[in-house]
Order: sequence, then C-alpha cells, then structure tokens
Amino acid sequence: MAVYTDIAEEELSEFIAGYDVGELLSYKGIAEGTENTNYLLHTSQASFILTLYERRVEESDLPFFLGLMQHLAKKGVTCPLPVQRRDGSMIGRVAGRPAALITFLEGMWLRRPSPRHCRAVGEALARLHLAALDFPQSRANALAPADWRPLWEKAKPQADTVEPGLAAEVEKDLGELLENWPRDLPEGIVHADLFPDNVFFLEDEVSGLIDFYFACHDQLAYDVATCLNAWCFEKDLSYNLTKGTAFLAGYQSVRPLERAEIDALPVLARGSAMRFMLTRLHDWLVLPDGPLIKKRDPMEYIRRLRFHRQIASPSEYGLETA
Ligand SMILES: Nc1ncnc2c1ncn2[C@@H]1O[C@H](COP(=O)(O)OP(=O)(O)O)[C@@H](O)[C@H]1O
Ligand SMILES: N[C@@H](CCOP(=O)(O)O)C(=O)O
Repeated sequence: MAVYTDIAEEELSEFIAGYDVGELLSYKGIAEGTENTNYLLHTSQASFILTLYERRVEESDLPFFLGLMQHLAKKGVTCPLPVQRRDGSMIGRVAGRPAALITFLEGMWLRRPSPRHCRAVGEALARLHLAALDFPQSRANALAPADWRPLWEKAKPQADTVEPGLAAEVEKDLGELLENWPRDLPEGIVHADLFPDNVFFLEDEVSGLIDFYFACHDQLAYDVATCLNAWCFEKDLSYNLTKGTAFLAGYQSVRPLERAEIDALPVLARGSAMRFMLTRLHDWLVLPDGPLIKKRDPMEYIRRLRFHRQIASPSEYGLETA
C-alpha cells in the first residue's frame, strides 16, 4: 500500500475550493501504487484522483508530466486529464506537498493479462510513442544508465543479505551494461513504467494509461523492453513467448521496429531489468517498513536479468528476425 501523507478533511475542502469541481462529498486513500500518495475524491460534480507528489518526483518536472497527459489526451491516447485550478494553474499544494487533481478513468488493471491483452498494450505503447513525437517539452531520464551506479552504491553493502553473491553478480552485470548500452536508436518520449498496474482495461480493450511520472526522453525501444519485462513473464518468472510475440506484434502493427532496435532488444531488456531491480533493491533495503508503504521484491528482477543474460538472439523474445 502507498499512502505516505494523510490529509485532514478541512484541509482537503480548502484545497478543493481552489477548483471549479463542486463540493467535496467523500475521499479515501488508495492503497495501490508505489511512488505517490493518491486519494479518490467524490465531489458533487464527478470523481477525481488527487495525487500528492512524494519521493522521486521533482516539483519542477510536474509541468512536463501534466502537459504530456494533456497533449496525449488531445491526440486520442486515453489518459487522465489534469484539472485546472480557478487561477488557471494545474499544480496546487496540500499537506505540504505539491499536488494535482486529475480526472478519474474507468477500468481495472489486470492481474493476469492474456496474450490478447499484451497485444493491445503493444499497440497502445506504439500509439503513445507516435502521439508524443511532437510534444514540445522534454525531460531527461532520471533513472538512465548513468544514474544506476549511484543507486547501486547505496544498496550494494547490504545486497548479499537479499541473496548471497548478489553484490558480485550485479557489479559484473552493471559494468557490462554500461559498456554495451546502445546510443543511436530512435528517440522520443517514453512512458518508462508501463506495467500492468498502469494500464486499465474495460472488457478486454485498453481503456486508459496512467502514471506518467517516470515519462522522459529516451530511446523508444527501451520502453518496449520495459514492457516485455513487465507483461511477458509469468508468476514463476518464466518468459511467456506467446505473450512476447503478441506484445511485439501489437507494437509493430503501429510502429515497426528498426533493425538496430531489434538487435538491441536483449541489452535493453537486461538494462531495464537492472533499472527496476535497483530501485526495488534500494527501497527494500533503505526504506523503513510500514503498513502503508509498498515495497516490491527485487529478486523478481534479478531473475529477469539472469534470463536476458543468456539470450542469444532477439528472436527468442518472439520477433521475426529475417
Ligand atoms: N486517473 C485515474 N483514474 C482512476 N484510478 C486512478 C487514476 N490514477 C490513479 N488511480 C488509482 O491509483 C492507483 C495508484 O496510481 P499510480 O499513479 O500508479 O500511483 P504511483 O505513482 O504511486 O504508483 C492506481 O492503481 C489506481 O487504482
Ligand atoms: N513499476 C515499478 C514501481 C513503480 O510503481 P507504480 O505503482 O508507479 O507502477 C516496479 O514494479 O518496480
């Protein structure tokens, strides 16, 4: 669960008075999520999500995230729309945190996506990439390869408590990844965290994408690699080739991958697994435990790293390489 900040009713009513959204009827903290605090609000007009930005979100990046959502929504990518305050701004402050109100999206995220869902996510990701090509703002990836080592250095001294030998294994992987990281692939805005909990479905159709708070400028195929990791592995951490094939076919039906992107897929998938393993390991070891703090298992991503390390050809992900 992730509700890092409590809000008193009076404080919230005062905050809501800054918007033209009617009277506050009820609100409750949302247990799901990892990075920010979210509340579901019902007002006399509609339902909204109030997000209080916590760790890993810089206030100076909020115009980028919220502007991107507006841009994508205008171009037909269903995502929440930030609500404007009476003074025309989109960013307010509540309980000492920067905060925004966004529209509520119908739908549910899937605990057990099927290959059909994976195909739909591939299509949605490629549409997002194309729709964002003319978004005028930019933001560097704050969790790019250059940022991995500092994160690792904080977790490394305790890494072997998670699994004996982990420190040496990750150290070696990190060195190899930093040395072989591709640099000249097509770039654009990437979501950078399009996990199943950030994609809503209604009756097998994608009904919306949420959580753009890692979005940034990066190599587009890095996003493809992130989704392969997030959508195409089973609970036992085996790779599901049918799901991988469906996801990649869905993506390529909208935006065909270039040869260089295909060739880079194993190293990108390994790098993306490293990125998520590192933030998870850092939080696992460094964040205090608490009933409302969600920690995710770093070993799930170590196992993915091990899988990608032994990939001999991108065709093993379900791609045609002819
Ligand atoms: N626009 C939205 N419409 C409906 N539910 C939302 C919306 N935004 C967030 N949520 C709910 O809040 C949860 C956490 O949101 P998320 O943005 O993923 O948080 P975090 O950034 O902390 O991971 C989601 O799983 C979903 O249940
Ligand atoms: N997807 C990341 C954690 C970020 O959580 P989210 O709730 O914002 O998707 C992970 O699984 O490590």
